Parts: sequence; C-alpha cells; structure tokens
Amino acid sequence: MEDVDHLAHERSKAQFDVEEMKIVWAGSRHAFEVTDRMSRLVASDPIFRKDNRTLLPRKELFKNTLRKAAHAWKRIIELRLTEEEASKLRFFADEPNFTELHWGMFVPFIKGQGTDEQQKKWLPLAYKMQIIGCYAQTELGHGSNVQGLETTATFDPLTDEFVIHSPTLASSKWWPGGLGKVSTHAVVFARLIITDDRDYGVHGFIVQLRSLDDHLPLPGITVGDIGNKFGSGAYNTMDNGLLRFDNVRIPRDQMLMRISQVTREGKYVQSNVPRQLVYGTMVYVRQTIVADASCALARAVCIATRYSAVRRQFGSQNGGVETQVIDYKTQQNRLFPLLASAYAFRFVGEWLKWLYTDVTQRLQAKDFSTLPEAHACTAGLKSLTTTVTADSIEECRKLCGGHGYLSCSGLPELFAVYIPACTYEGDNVVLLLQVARFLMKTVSQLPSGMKPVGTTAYLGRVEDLMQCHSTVKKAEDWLNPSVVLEVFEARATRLSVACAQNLSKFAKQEEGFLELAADLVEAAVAHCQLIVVSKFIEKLQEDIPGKGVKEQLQTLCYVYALNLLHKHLGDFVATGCITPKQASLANDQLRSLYSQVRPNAVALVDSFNYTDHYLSSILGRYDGNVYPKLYEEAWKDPLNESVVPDGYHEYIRPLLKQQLRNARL
Ligand SMILES: CC/C=C\C/C=C\C/C=C\C/C=C\C/C=C\CCCC(=O)SCCNC(=O)CCNC(=O)[C@H](O)C(C)(C)COP(=O)(O)OP(=O)(O)OC[C@H]1O[C@@H](n2cnc3c(N)ncnc32)[C@H](O)[C@@H]1OP(=O)(O)O
Ligand SMILES: Cc1cc2nc3c(=O)[nH]c(=O)nc-3n(C[C@H](O)[C@H](O)[C@H](O)COP(=O)(O)OP(=O)(O)OC[C@H]3O[C@@H](n4cnc5c(N)ncnc54)[C@H](O)[C@@H]3O)c2cc1C
Repeated sequence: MEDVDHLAHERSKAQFDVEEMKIVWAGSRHAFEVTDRMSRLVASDPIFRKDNRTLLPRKELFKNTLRKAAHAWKRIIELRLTEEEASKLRFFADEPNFTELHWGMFVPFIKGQGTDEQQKKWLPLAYKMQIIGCYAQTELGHGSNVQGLETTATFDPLTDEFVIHSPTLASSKWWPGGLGKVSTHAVVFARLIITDDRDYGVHGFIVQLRSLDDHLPLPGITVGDIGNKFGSGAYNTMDNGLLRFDNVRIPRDQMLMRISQVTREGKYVQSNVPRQLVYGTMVYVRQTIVADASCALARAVCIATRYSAVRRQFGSQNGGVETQVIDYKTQQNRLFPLLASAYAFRFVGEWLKWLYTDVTQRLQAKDFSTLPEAHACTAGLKSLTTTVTADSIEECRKLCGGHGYLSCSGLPELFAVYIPACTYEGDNVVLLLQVARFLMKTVSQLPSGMKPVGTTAYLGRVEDLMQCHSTVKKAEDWLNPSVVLEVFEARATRLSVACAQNLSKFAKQEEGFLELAADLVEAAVAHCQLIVVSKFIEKLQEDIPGKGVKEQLQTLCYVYALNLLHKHLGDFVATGCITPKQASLANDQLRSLYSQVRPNAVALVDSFNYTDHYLSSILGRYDGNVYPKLYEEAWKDPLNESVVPDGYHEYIRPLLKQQLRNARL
C-alpha cells in the first residue's frame, strides 16, 4: 500500500507552531512528554489491540479486557511507572474496566474519608492491587437521591460490628462498575443505624465481597453483572454490577470515620466538618470527568476534521477534483465550534483541577468556605461539558456522512462509551438544579450586602449588569474580550435574577423550585457557559510561546463565544443584552473567523497528538489514506470470510426457488 501523507498539503497551510500547541494542549512540556511516551507505548503493544472489539461476544470481550488490564498492570510494575505515567497508560489503553473505579473512586474515597489508621491499613493493599475495590452507592430504586438510599448498616454493640443489609429489592446496589465480576471489596453507601434505632443518614463502609482465595462471594452476599448495555463493544467491557446483602457483618472500624465516628459504646460523633464532605469523592470524580470530556470531544473532532479535509463532493470544474467538504460553510459552521469547544473544555478542565486542589488544601486547614462553589462548579461543568461532548460526537458522525456510521470510523463506539457520562456521577439535569440552588442562594444574599466571590463575583455588579447594553457597532467590535464577557455576564445575571424574582412569588420556595425548574436549568447553563468563556479568556492572558499559537487560540475563543451567542440568541436578545442588529454582526464576525480557522483546522487537531491507535478510526487516520483502508477493512469482516453466506441453503435458496416456482405457475 502506498505510504503518503494525503493531508500533507493541509498541514503545510498551518500558520502556527504545532509542536508548541501540543504543549499548550497537554498542559506543560512534562505532561506532553509523559502522554506522548505512554500513548506510543500502548500503540506499539499488540495486546492493546482493539480493532476487533465490536465483533466479540460479551464473554470473550470481557475476558480480553481482563487480559489487557492484567497486562497493563504488569507493564506498570516492570517499567516502574509513576502514578502519573500509569494513569496515562490506562487512559490510552482506552477500554473501560474495573481499574477505573478502583483507582478513580475506591482509592480516593479511602483517602478522603478514611482516618489515618484506616488509610494505613487499606491503601497499601489497594495500591498493590492485593484487593480490588469499587464504589457501590447507587441502588435499583435510588440513584440521584442519595439521601433516599435504603441499604442499612446497623451497629451491634454486642459484637462491635455493623450489620449490612438490603431490606428491599429496590435497595439492591445496581450499576457500580467493577462490581459485577471483579471487585473483592466495595465502598458501600448505607444508612447508619445505631442501637437507639436512630437513622444517621448515609455513610460509607468498606465491605469485602469475595474471597481472596477463590473469588467466591462471601456468605450473605449475592453479586453479579447487570447485563449488556448500549452498543456493541463499548461500555460492555465493564462489569457494572448488582449486589445484595443478607445481614453481612463487618468490624466497626470498616466504617470510614474521618468525618463522623461511631464509638465502641455506640455513640455517634460528628467531626467539626460539613456533612456534605461524605459526597467528596463525587466532587473529585466530576472534576476528572470535565478533563476527560475535552479528550473525548477532541477525539471526535479530530476524526471529523481530517475526514472533512479528505472527503470531496460536488464542485468539480472541467473534470477537475471536487470540493473538499471542509470548505463548505455549513460544514465549518457545524465543525469549527466543536473544535473550539474542545479547546475551551481543555482550559476550563485545567482551571477546575486547580480549584479542586485549592479547595482540598483549604479543607485540610479546616476552611470550608469554598466547598459550595467547588460543588456548584464541578456539578455544573460536568453537566455542561458531557452534554455538549455527547451531542458533538453524534454531530461528528453526521459530519462524516455515511462512512461515519461504520464501526471502523470509531465514532459509533466512542458515542456508545461516552453517552452514559451524561448520567453517571450525577444526572446532568439534577446537577444543573444544584447549580441553580447555589445561584439562587447567592442572589438572595445580595440585598444584605454579601459580596459574591469566585465564579459568582459578577453577580456583585448586579445593578450595572441588569442595565448595560452592548456597545458593539460593527462586526470587529466583537473581537474584544471585555465586550464578550460583559454580554455573557449580563445574560447570566438577568436569567438568575428573573428566576429569583419569580421564585419570590411562591409562598413555599420548594414549590417554586419545582414549578420553575426548566427556567432554573437555563439560568444554570448560562452561568456555566460564562465560566467556560471567562476561563478561556483568562488562559489568553498567560504568556503563550510559539509562533502564531496565541493567535489561533484567540480565534478559537471568539468562535466558541460567538457561536454560543448565536445558538442562545433568544436569551441574549430577550434579556436586552444585545439588539438583533448586534446579533447579526456577531454572526458576520463568526463567518469571518471560520475563514481564519480553515487553513489551520488539520494542524489544530494534530495538536491533540493522538495516535492512530487511540483514535481507532479509519476516517481519522493521520495520513488521510481513507479509501484504500476502508476497502481493506470491509474484507476483514467475518461475513466476507465465505463468498456464499452461512444460511444460504436454509433460507435464501428455498426462497429464491419458491419465487421461481410461483412465477412459473
Ligand atoms: C472507546 C472508549 C472511548 C472513550 C472513553 C471516554 C471517556 C470515559 C470517561 C471517563 C470515565 C470516568 C469515570 C468512570 C465511570 C463511571 C463512574 C460513575 C460512578 C458513579 O456514578 S457513582 C454514583 C454517583 N451518584 C451521583 O452522582 C448521585 C447524584 N446525587 C447527588 O449528588 C446528591 O444527592 C444531590 C446533590 C443531587 C442532592 O443531595 P442532597 O439530597 O443531600 O442534597 P440537597 O439538595 O439537600 O443538598 C444539601 C446541601 O449539600 C450540598 N451538596 C450536595 N452535594 C454536594 C457535594 N458533592 N459537595 C458539597 N456539597 C454538596 C448542596 O448544595 C446543599 O447545600 P446547601 O448549602 O444546604 O444548599
Ligand atoms: C455506565 C454507568 C456507570 C455507573 N457507575 C456507577 C458506579 O460505579 N457506582 C455507583 O454507585 N453508581 C454508578 N452509576 C449510577 C449513576 O450514578 C446513576 O445512574 C446516576 O446518578 C443517575 O441516577 P438515576 O439512575 O437514579 O437516575 P434518575 O434520578 O432516576 O433519573 C431519571 C430521570 O429523572 C430526572 N430527575 C431525577 N430527579 C429529578 C429532579 N429532582 N428534578 C428533575 N428531574 C429529575 C433525571 O433528569 C432523569 O431524566 C452508573 C451509571 C451508569 C449509566
């Protein structure tokens, strides 16, 4: 097969230093070197092959995932990889499996909620994978409403144990990843009940589920997989599980006791910390999901951009070549805002990581003041970025036309793996309602002179923002960060204030929350979009080296903001932040920005530095050699192993013969 770069011409048009942009995307030169090394390590190892995933029956698929996870662990030990390198290796192995929950939730939960003693006991076992853990919170009948969980942990003072029990079918644990077939232990969320029969609400407990000798469930434990999920391959590599307890006894010291304790005498002691800290692992994971959203979105956009540059339709003159579909303004209008969103989510993810680290340090110093903001930001941005990413993967599939529907485009599996992110770690609507509560609380405190800080600081300028009008007079006026910020702040303020005013008309605030939920969600979205826009603008204040790199990012930042403005025109115009004329100027500017993105588009997706292995897409191949490889791939399908298909003699031949006989009659 020819070995040429079909996209070389596209790459030659780039007006910026791609190698420097790769470093901006990775976050630092060090992060770039680690990701680059780990992605190549995985790509060159045949055990991490994944092109056959959608064809395997579930049992084989699952066994193969176990093999890969074991191999990944072997390589991590052999190569003495650091924690950072190991997590990148698992990321590029790109197959959802139990290790995500072990490292991503079980270990962080013990770190966050365990006492020093408990950490000393459990963490070394978990770090060496001598035990494998999962996070068992959700139940068959209760997911979003964590307070409504039914599993009980009743203290027995006679034996100094907790008795873990599933009182109803609805209380069966349902969904935890890694639980179905692999985990030996789980962090179990259960209602704490002490001898006085008082219910102290949900707490976390470490429960051993399976024997460390033969992997059989321990007495009183019923455990299994919940069954096949959406799509082929995809998330079916994960053993999401069900779990029931029949009066299972665990020692008292297996309740995670950093936040609250039960003494030997059965006394409940609450440390001097907010009870919401029991939800801390969710805050941590939501923050990582935002960072992952930019990766999944970038992956889809990389495939759609490269293919749009390869694919040609219409426009041939005098027998010449047809037009590259990336040159159609409609394609650009659908694709470039997604490219801009990938960068926007990358930077807001970086900032969220900083916010999380900051709040963690404050918590250690017993400063809990920024916890509500950290909860609102992680909940809101998790919701916003996963919703957009899931929708955008599907849009990228459509941008690739018919070929996007082939498994080998990589997009169907990416979609199937990604969409549950809109549900897990908090349903996206439920999370936006949390943001709305935070906003309503902030607005309600304004009259008392309370100065909002952090991401709600803009609400402190409520009087100005309720009245301001954009000064834009010509299209280029939109290329000004303070002009853009002001309209996003004004829109977010006006939507929140309108909700607060409407809420005040209800005698009972909870009734108002139920009735106005749809408006509250819109106000929350406006607030979250403002955060993303403002963090992109802040990123541009940094010193960013490399020829043309900052200019490209500026262009993408305006594409991101002006496209949002265009999509939510109703909000911006109805709240009087901008006039219809200014909206139309924003649209003119957006079109002209697309022309600036166009020559750089392929280089901008090259900057993600994804290997062909990670992309697993024929349409998104680095060399753009799409048609020969699609043709080759078709012949690999098991249906093409024989010229005449199995079933011909039973079903096709008799049918044809019957039709022939009928025709003769
Ligand atoms: C081919 C392959 C390709 C690609 C692969 C690509 C990507 C893969 C990417 C990533 C993989 C990542 C992860 C692994 C996968 C899955 C893991 C999933 C794990 C789970 O789902 S675990 C279960 C998660 N469950 C939830 O999230 C439940 C949601 N519900 C809640 O969080 C809460 O119950 C609630 C917040 C909705 C309501 O809680 P409540 O009833 O207690 O709340 P109130 O409304 O009364 O609030 C009280 C008070 O508390 C504050 N609060 C609430 N939550 C928090 C919190 N977390 N932290 C801090 N404070 C919180 C709330 O604001 C109120 O405060 P107030 O001041 O009193 O108003
Ligand atoms: C792939 C996958 C992996 C998972 N992994 C884990 C895991 O490892 N551990 C674990 O414990 N759990 C896990 N979960 C469970 C997951 O966290 C829950 O499914 C999630 O929190 C949503 O809860 P739910 O299913 O109860 O949805 P529900 O709350 O029942 O939502 C159903 C619908 O009702 C709406 N709704 C609910 N409440 C409200 C409200 N107050 N106002 C308005 N609308 C509302 C929602 O928007 C949604 O449209 C996983 C789930 C999936 C899909």
